Amino acid sequence: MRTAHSVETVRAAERALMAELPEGALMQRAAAGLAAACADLLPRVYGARVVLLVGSGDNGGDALYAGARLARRGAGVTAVLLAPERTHEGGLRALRSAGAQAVPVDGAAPVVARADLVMDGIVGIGGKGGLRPDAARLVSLVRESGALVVAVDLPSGVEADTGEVLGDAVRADATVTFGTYKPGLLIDPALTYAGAVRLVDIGLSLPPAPDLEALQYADVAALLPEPGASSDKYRRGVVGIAAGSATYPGAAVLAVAGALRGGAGAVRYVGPAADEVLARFPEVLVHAGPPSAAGRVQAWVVGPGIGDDAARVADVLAQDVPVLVDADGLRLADPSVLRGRTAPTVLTPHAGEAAALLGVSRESVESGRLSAVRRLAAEFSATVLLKGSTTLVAPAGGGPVRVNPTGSAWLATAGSGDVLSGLCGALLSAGLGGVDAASVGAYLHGLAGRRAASGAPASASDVAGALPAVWRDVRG
Ligand SMILES: NC(=O)C1=CN([C@@H]2O[C@H](COP(=O)(O)OP(=O)(O)OC[C@H]3O[C@@H](n4cnc5c(N)ncnc54)[C@H](OP(=O)(O)O)[C@@H]3O)[C@@H](O)[C@H]2O)[C@@H](O)CC1
Ligand SMILES: [K+]
Repeated sequence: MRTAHSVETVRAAERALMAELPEGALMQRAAAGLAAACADLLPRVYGARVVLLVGSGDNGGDALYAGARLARRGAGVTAVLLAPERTHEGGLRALRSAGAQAVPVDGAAPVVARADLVMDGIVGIGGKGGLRPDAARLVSLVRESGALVVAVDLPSGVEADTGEVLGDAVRADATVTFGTYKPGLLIDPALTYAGAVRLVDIGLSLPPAPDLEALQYADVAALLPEPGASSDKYRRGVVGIAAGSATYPGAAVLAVAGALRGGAGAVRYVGPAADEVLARFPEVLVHAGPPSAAGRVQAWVVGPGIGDDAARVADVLAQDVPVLVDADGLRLADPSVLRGRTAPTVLTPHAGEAAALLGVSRESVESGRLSAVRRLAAEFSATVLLKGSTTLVAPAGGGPVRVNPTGSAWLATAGSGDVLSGLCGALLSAGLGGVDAASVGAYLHGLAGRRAASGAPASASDVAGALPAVWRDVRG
């Protein structure tokens, strides 16, 4: 599991550790890791032209000490000081005694233009609001230069705790972060500014529950349901799909396609697209009448392509088994019924649907995805999967939010969400909890999207078709 902690948590851990260590020791650990990462990125350190962008805080201090280390290895290092009177004193002394020079911000243009590598030490976790004008001007100089950009702790201009980007921010090729990931390094839009992230261990002891976590291959493999020798179809889980309409039969077919690849023992379908479903998947059990009369089901998926059939949604929500609500179902579900359910509920909105549920603009959801997903989970007492290029999953009762690391732009294709809802529903029916079902589903779905596309457009059917291979890869 990859984990991220909030600024407040990092600060507390730093204070505790600093109390035990000699003055400056923590910054030396950070600077050593930073210098080593820069050295790895440069073809050679000796003779390389390195420019440090140095703000007035300790983030600038890290850059100065790391720059001093590179200067001692023969790099030509120049520090651009944003606030010469408030620059980290020890860092500046170390830089000068290593033979490097410092210039004020007015002198930045020619040195940045010739740089091989720019180290961004403008601000780290102490940054507040968008970058100030001087810093923003430096960022545009960096953008125009062809230099490699390494962000110190996080790219300046991104919000560490939320992943928001308020105005200009540094676009880094790599970010060297200290102690733990910061939430912004795992969430878009900030994530897209960070480049490849390298974590430097500085010895912090952090609380076991992070603010954010990302499943890795091995975590997913451990969570995948596996049939035992005594499993019959009921023990493996029966998933019910209440989806599709005369206008949108395809949504039903795609949700069923996802469900069949999700490890359930059987899939029941209820709705007007039974002929289309059976024509594609003869193994599905189809039922006329309301979902509640369909027989034993361990988890339901309701909503994809369901049109205005509020009665089908209400019937599903009244059943005391896990229910995943997607698409039209999110619009049709009665919020008080959602809140009153005792069995797990999973909601899977995209940003527009999330905005409608919260009564805010789509833009505010897009720019503050982490707070939006947490608010939805709290307001509807449900696990919420917020779709996007980094899909987020928030637990109903608060706690770490899971961020999906396998997203792919290829998944932004019609019907791909229907496949995801069926897949997550099947995982719920196989006994996974809401957060595990949603995050494992998103992980597999992302990998399947990449595999199906592998560089060319893929359809939602292709994504569903790639799921078995992805499942085998993860398990293998
Ligand atoms: N603590 C530790 O043990 C360790 C900490 N470490 C390092 O310290 C970093 C945190 O350092 P920090 O707390 O000094 O804050 P930092 O990120 O440098 O920024 C504050 C300065 O920036 C300024 N500023 C603020 N907003 C701004 C904006 N929008 N645009 C422009 N400027 C802005 C603000 O100015 P002011 O508001 O005071 O005028 C203030 O002077 C952390 O990320 C890690 O790199 C590592 O060495 C490991 C050990
Ligand atoms: K920075």
